[in-house]
Amino acid sequence: MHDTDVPLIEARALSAGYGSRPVVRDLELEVRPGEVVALLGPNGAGKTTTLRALSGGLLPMHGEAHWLGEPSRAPLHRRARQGLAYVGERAVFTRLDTADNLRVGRVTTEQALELFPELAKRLRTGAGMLSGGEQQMLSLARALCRAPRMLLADELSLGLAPLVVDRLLRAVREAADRGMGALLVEQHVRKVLDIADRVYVLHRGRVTMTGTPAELRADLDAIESSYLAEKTIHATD
Ligand SMILES: Nc1ncnc2c1ncn2[C@@H]1O[C@H](COP(=O)(O)OP(=O)(O)OP(=O)(O)O)[C@@H](O)[C@H]1O
Repeated sequence: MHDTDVPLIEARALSAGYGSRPVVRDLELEVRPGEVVALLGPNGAGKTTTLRALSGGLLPMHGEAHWLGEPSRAPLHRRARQGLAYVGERAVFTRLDTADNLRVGRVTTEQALELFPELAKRLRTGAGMLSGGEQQMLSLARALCRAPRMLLADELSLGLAPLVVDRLLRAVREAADRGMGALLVEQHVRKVLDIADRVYVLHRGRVTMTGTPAELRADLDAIESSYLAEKTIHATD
């Protein structure tokens, strides 16, 4: 069992943004060990800004971002040493091959291939030559094989084929079942609802809905039509 009493990450009345302009306001959000939490919302709602503020990449303007139960202003690299992993879109070194990307990430090829055997044929391929899905498997292998306490992932599956999306999300779910917490910004709404424990919907910088996937499914059409772009709806069908 995991110690689920203490959230790994929390936003408490958190406002954050750029210059003097807050982009997200009064956020109340938390992720506990073993939980997969989805952060949904339309383009420009402030999802990436939320991840940055929770990772130490952006300091709060008001309120607090907690890490491991304490208010923290520590930068991402320090939190990374304490078990925070942040995966953005295509977070690979394109000039290095797959094996060297793993080595730089201090992950053995054995660990990575256990997670994603698909990469076996690609170890000596330059990461810039991998498909989008393979690049994201590599990014996720680098993050998950170091057994982080908490994963923040921004659009892990942007533009990828449905089967690859399933594959990536399943790997996150399995890591959470072993105790990791995960906060996922995802465009594949229906797919992420299949693996998430809880969901927050962000609209114009504020949380407008929160609940379990079962609770939100009844409102899914409303969420999609009022918050999400048409292309998102059809991409997940
Ligand atoms: N570095 C920055 N400097 C100034 N404004 C920014 C910066 N990054 C983002 N913004 C602004 O903050 C707002 C929210 O952006 P953010 O990327 O957090 O939204 P998002 O929900 O992740 O959107 P998307 O789904 O399109 O990635 C947008 O209006 C954007 O223009």
